[in-house]
Amino acid sequence: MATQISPCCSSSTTFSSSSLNQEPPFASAKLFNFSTKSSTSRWAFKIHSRTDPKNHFNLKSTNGYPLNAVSLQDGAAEKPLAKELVLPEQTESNLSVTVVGASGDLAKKKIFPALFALFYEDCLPPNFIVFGYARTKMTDEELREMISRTLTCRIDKRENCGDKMEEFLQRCFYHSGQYDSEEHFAELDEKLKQKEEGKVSNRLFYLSIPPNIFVDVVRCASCKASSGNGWTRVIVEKPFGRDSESSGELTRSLKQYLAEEQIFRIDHYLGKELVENLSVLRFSNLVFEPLWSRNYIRNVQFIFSEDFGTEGRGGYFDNYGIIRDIMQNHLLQILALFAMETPVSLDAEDVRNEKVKVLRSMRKLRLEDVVIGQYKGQSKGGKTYLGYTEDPTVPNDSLTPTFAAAALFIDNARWDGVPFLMKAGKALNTRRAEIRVQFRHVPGNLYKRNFGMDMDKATNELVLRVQPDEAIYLKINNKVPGLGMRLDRSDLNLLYKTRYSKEISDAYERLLLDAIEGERRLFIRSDELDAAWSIFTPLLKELETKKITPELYPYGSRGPVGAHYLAAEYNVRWGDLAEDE
Ligand SMILES: NC(=O)C1=CN([C@@H]2O[C@H](COP(=O)(O)OP(=O)(O)OC[C@H]3O[C@@H](n4cnc5c(N)ncnc54)[C@H](OP(=O)(O)O)[C@@H]3O)[C@@H](O)[C@H]2O)C=CC1
Ligand SMILES: O=C1O[C@H](COP(=O)(O)O)[C@@H](O)[C@H](O)[C@H]1O
Repeated sequence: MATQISPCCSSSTTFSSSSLNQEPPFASAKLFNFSTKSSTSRWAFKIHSRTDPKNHFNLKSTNGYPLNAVSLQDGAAEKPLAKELVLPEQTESNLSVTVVGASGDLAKKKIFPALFALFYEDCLPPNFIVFGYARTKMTDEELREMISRTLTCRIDKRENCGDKMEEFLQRCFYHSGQYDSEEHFAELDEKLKQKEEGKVSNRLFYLSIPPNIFVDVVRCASCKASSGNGWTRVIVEKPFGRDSESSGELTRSLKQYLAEEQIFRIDHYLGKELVENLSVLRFSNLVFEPLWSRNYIRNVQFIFSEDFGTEGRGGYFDNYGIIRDIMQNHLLQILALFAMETPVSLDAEDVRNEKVKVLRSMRKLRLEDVVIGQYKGQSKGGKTYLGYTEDPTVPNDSLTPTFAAAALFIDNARWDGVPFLMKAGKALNTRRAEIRVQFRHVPGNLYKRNFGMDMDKATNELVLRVQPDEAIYLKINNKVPGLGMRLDRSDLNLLYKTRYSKEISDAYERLLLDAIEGERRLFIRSDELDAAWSIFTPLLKELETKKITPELYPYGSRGPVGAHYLAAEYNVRWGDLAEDE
């Protein structure tokens, strides 16, 4: 279907009219041979050489393909490119990352530090620059000063870190402008061109801004600042709308200016090490995959908790609530990866096809499948913790949930009848994110008298602790050494910090590198997004129209008791609340 082009672009646009008539402005980069995954790989192939120690630029695609692999979608067979095919000018390309909203919290906390970490690890090409863009007036020097306060050296990577930091900062520049001003983006384009010095320019825009200005920025950037001869990609931060309708509208608006393949919808949980490992665990260990179904798994739990409230982000949060903030995206994405069928390959489209199938097989949530809560103030150890509605940026009568628990079902042959429970909350007693898989009872267990009446205590449980202290452990029943026959529960435990000395990369590093490489597997496709919203939208609408009051829970507690009753309805106990958790 032909994409409608917005009339926004004036004739001074950098694109040829033929491309404008057929494709969104950013998509015109496709006319050139540098916009695809294979071209990036080609470029990487030239620079990355195992034999030449000087050529240590080291792009690593997260799909596990060799760097010189070519996607089948690009019409070429999946085989290493012959070195002779590398054109000299391709190694002369320039990469710019423009962080839109550079003065903001996410940019300072995550994006600039992740870019520095990639730079430190030599994962970025030689001609690499960063541009900050925001309304705040700043000079290049002031931006560098701001960024330098947030950069850190890894514990295991301190060598030359100071020099590297300085080198990185010298590659950072700033342009102040309005988000809806084509003129200001044209100025940015001029500055980018100066730095690019006529080389092939590959441009990545990171939208680290509130969602109400996403479309303005994409319009202005696409019309005035996209690459004329390389690729242009845009990373879009959540929230992607607040229900099916608004998400669909956002997608349609973005697609006026961008082709789907240029949009990288980020869910940073997909970049977390343990989430990335989920597929490895399943598909490369014979012991797990045969158990991965209703035949052996009794229930699966996805748990997110934070031990702090909405401090500072109440304004944003109140419009969304915990279901939209955590469940509909982070936890649901993990669920889809957990439950999908084996993809044909690790290619982004194959993986995302399987995720969409799972999401489309899920039952829409109803009010009775959910418990919601909201934290109230609490005094503890001489300290007072404010309740959610006491936050000055939150309305006093807000009914927005800061906690939710839900029971979800996948109506397919593999998972029929298995409850997938989710629990997410702010201002709880602990900070953690984990996946818990509770297995069925052993039929006719020979040792059942050793467990007393409570057979649930004897079931195996596999835990993937996403954070903190990344770990994978399996609870098993074991004989206590001695002459008698006493059993206890023990863990087969893979604790990352004792097994691996390398510090774990931040999720944003992995995802930025993938976007630079054009690897889309860890980004959300628009049909995945539609399917995800359709599970949650009816429930969200009902909660709001019926003005359902959340159950209050004290700041720092384990959350509302309603969550236990919900789990009990499905014969489930929350694994994180068990005595031996
Ligand atoms: N912060 C976080 O931890 C996370 C954030 N996100 C998402 O990332 C994006 C950025 O988040 P964050 O950095 O916290 O956002 P901020 O509120 O810090 O906004 C980023 C920048 O956008 C500009 N801005 C803020 N409000 C407005 C407004 N109403 N109109 C126009 N410009 C505005 C400001 O820059 P200036 O005034 O200089 O133009 C600000 O520095 C959001 O979409 C958020 O949902 C996602 C996950 C986590
Ligand atoms: O997307 C979000 O995630 C953070 C939690 O991320 P983490 O990597 O620190 O676990 C959450 O605090 C925030 O509300 C939400 O928008």
